[in-house]
Amino acid sequence: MKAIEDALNGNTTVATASKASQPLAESRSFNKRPSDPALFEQDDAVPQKKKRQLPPGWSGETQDGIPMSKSMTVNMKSQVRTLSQTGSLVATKRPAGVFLSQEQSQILRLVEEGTSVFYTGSAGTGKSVLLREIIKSMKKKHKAVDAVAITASTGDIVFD
Ligand SMILES: Nc1ncnc2c1ncn2[C@@H]1O[C@H](COP(=O)(O)OP(=O)(O)OP(=O)(O)O)[C@@H](O)[C@H]1O
Repeated sequence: MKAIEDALNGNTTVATASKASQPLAESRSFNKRPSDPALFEQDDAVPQKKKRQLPPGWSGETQDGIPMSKSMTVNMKSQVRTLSQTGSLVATKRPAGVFLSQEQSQILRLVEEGTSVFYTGSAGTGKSVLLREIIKSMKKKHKAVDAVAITASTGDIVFD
């Protein structure tokens, strides 16, 4: 009963009360922020950021001491210049030319000579490819606009 009266009068000699007042100093450590260096002055346990270590030979520089990315750009540029100068390998958007089969070439020749030709075949035997070559050849020969007319009535060739 005396203990309760003491506690009510503000006398904090009660064991539980003194225990509660203690952790204030200790609990500060839990509220530390990394952005507040003053709080870390006495604290030796602050982890230091490790410097990044690259394996030997990975210095990011070439043997000439040029940064890797720079030297690659230089090499690429000189390579492009060399290739475009020699003309051996120049990037182009044009697809590679078609090599017609013997049969396709024969039909193309007949068309170029002015012969009316009816050619047919199973699916995937090269009719469309041949027709494109015929159109190309006719447009080369007859340069006037609309000199070559392509007509079709059925099948996928209508959309080709
Ligand atoms: N001379 C050729 N050289 C290389 N590829 C060819 C040649 N002729 C045809 N092909 C290829 O064969 C495939 C079929 O050709 P194509 O589409 O011309 O056939 P198709 O007879 O018109 O077929 P479909 O009747 O189904 O329309 C295509 O992938 C085409 O590129």
